[in-house]
Amino acid sequence: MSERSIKILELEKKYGNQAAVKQINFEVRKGELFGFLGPNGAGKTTTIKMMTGLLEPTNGTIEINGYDIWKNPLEAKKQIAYVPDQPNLYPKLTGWEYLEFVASVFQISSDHFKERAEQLLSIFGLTDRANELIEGYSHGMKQKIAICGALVHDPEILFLDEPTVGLDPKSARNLKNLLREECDKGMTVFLTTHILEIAEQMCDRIGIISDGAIIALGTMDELREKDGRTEGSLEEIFLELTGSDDQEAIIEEMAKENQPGGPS
Ligand SMILES: Nc1ncnc2c1ncn2[C@@H]1O[C@H](COP(=O)(O)OP(=O)(O)OP(=O)(O)O)[C@@H](O)[C@H]1O
Repeated sequence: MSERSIKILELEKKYGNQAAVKQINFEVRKGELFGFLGPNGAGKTTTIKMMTGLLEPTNGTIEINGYDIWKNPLEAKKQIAYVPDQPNLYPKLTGWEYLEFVASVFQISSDHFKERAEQLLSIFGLTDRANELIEGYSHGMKQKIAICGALVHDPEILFLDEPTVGLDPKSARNLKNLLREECDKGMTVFLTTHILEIAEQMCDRIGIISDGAIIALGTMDELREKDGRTEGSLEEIFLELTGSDDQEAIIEEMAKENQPGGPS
């Protein structure tokens, strides 16, 4: 079995009496692109925040490359980068200055920084905007510069919360290709998404959380097997496992809206 990057053991988070995450267990291997899915309020953000050291678990442990994120936070945090769904950036820095700032925190050599920063800015179409203040960036541009900042120091493990929200189709495709390449070179990626097609196309393994508990974990083939199928899309499996009749109704409504003559 290949090297382990992340190990989650009996992880639990309670808000007051309410358990948002209920004693979950799973592992992510080095170089794996792992997708974490679940309905609204299932516990995805709570889990990712505990994994990145931003939210203290009520119980359980999280090991990042063998370091406990709560007992050995400095070593563990050197291994990771995290892009939340609403990135917190420095509005008075330019995009380039922000990347320089990240590189200085992680003590990246200036030659390596320049090459990597230029490459990332070009992938996301930000080269011509790199000298403008971040406060003037659109939502999607902010998302993209945050992703560039996460990748500029080549983390061992990258956490992304809803990374494609706000990205145009070309940027989303470039991100998908880039993450696949980085994983093939050994980076581990843990991402949450509501876009099931993205998870299906990109991820090596998928974990589905519902009401705080992991209800499915595996490759697409393993998820189909669990659901008693030989074929079928992740959307079908997800809706069946999570019992999300509401989502089926939403999809039907959206399909109607996109038909000629449908509601505008
Ligand atoms: N600070 C908080 N205080 C109390 N309850 C919280 C808090 N943060 C989250 N919760 C609750 O914990 C549960 C899990 O929330 P979480 O944000 O982790 O879900 P999620 O899967 O990321 O949802 P979404 O897909 O809607 O972003 C929800 O019931 C939510 O209301």
